[in-house]
Amino acid sequence: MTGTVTALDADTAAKAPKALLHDHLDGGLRPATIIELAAENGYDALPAGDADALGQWFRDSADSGSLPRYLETFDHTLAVMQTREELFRVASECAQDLASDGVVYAESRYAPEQHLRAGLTLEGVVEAVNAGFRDGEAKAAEAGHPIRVTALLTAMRHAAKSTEIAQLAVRYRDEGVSGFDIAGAEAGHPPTRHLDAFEYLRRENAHFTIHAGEAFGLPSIWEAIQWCGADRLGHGVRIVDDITIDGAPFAEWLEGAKGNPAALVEVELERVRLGRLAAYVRDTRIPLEMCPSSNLQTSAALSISLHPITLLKRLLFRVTLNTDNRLMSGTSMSREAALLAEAAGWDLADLRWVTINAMKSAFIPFDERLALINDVIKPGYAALGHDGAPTH
Ligand SMILES: O=c1[nH]cnc2c1ncn2[C@@H]1O[C@H](CO)[C@@H](O)[C@H]1O
Ligand SMILES: [Zn+2]
Repeated sequence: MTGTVTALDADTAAKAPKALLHDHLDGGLRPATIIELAAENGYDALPAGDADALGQWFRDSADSGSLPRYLETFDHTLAVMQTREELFRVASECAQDLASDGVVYAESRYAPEQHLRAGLTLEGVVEAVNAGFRDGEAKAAEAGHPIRVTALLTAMRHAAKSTEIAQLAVRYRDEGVSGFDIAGAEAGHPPTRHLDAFEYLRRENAHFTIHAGEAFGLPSIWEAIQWCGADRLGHGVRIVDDITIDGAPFAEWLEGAKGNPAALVEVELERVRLGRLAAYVRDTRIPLEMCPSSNLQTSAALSISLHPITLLKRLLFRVTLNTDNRLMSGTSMSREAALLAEAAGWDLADLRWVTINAMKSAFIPFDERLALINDVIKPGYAALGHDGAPTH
């Protein structure tokens, strides 16, 4: 490694420009907004009546250890995201909250099919959210924190609407929608069930990511890449199931190293071997949308210090850092970065690297990605004292 090592404290992490590829719109509401919107629309099933207690309830309930139980908490956010006004406000606040945390580019995802209960059409949902993002961008720029936000349209993997949602994503591709995704409970819902949608998108030269390798392992990642043709992997953390250290499967090796929080920072890379799928993912630079705090809550990882992201970063997979659900994890981009700095030795150069990785992997056109890298991200890190020398 060469280049300057600059510490990554919470303040530096907040000031540094960041790019976010994996953030759920319905997982990032302000607790106070949920309470206000629920009071207005008559939703009376909220588990707490004041903002602090409600925020705590989301974090505690999402700490369930299982993805299906984690996902149950979304009932309460979806309940207040059903009208044009509600979606507009939530999207606008999302853009503003990300911007004030120093995010300069974000792809925010949500499933339009989950927002039809008050009579909106799929198109009406997309247009309300887009209008909200434009409003949030304008307010963020006024506040001195410019941000660009695009939408990813998600189809729920247990449902049968994926082709319709893929068509919707193509229809709005020049109006604020940059791609498509599938989400929801992973076990029992392989991505190949949605092959029609993915084939349609490929024929349309459209972009998509797939939640894979979070609650289910290698078969899910393999299908997402080799059958469905995903451009990126949502999470993909279980790719370590195809990695051995000293000949032992990663998880087994980690068991043995549990006592040592620096195990992944210290392990010599010559002792690490990639299987065929892991090598394919690294060789072809498939971006991994990694979300450390979320993975702890669903038991996809043991701790921040032993989260596979640090090993995958050292192995130069195309790692990106993300929030997943800011409300359920009580987190932000700068918090995720600061946690990794504290627990796994990340520095400013690491944050710069994952930020540029994310920007290279974004679904907006190449020239627009390049402009953000050269005009916003690199100067932002230079201003924080990073000399721009490659560290990897
Ligand atoms: O980490 C995750 N894994 C899989 N599905 C998720 C995750 N986070 C949120 N959602 C699901 O995506 C929907 C659309 O945003 C959410 O309603 C939730 O059900
Ligand atoms: Zn997700």
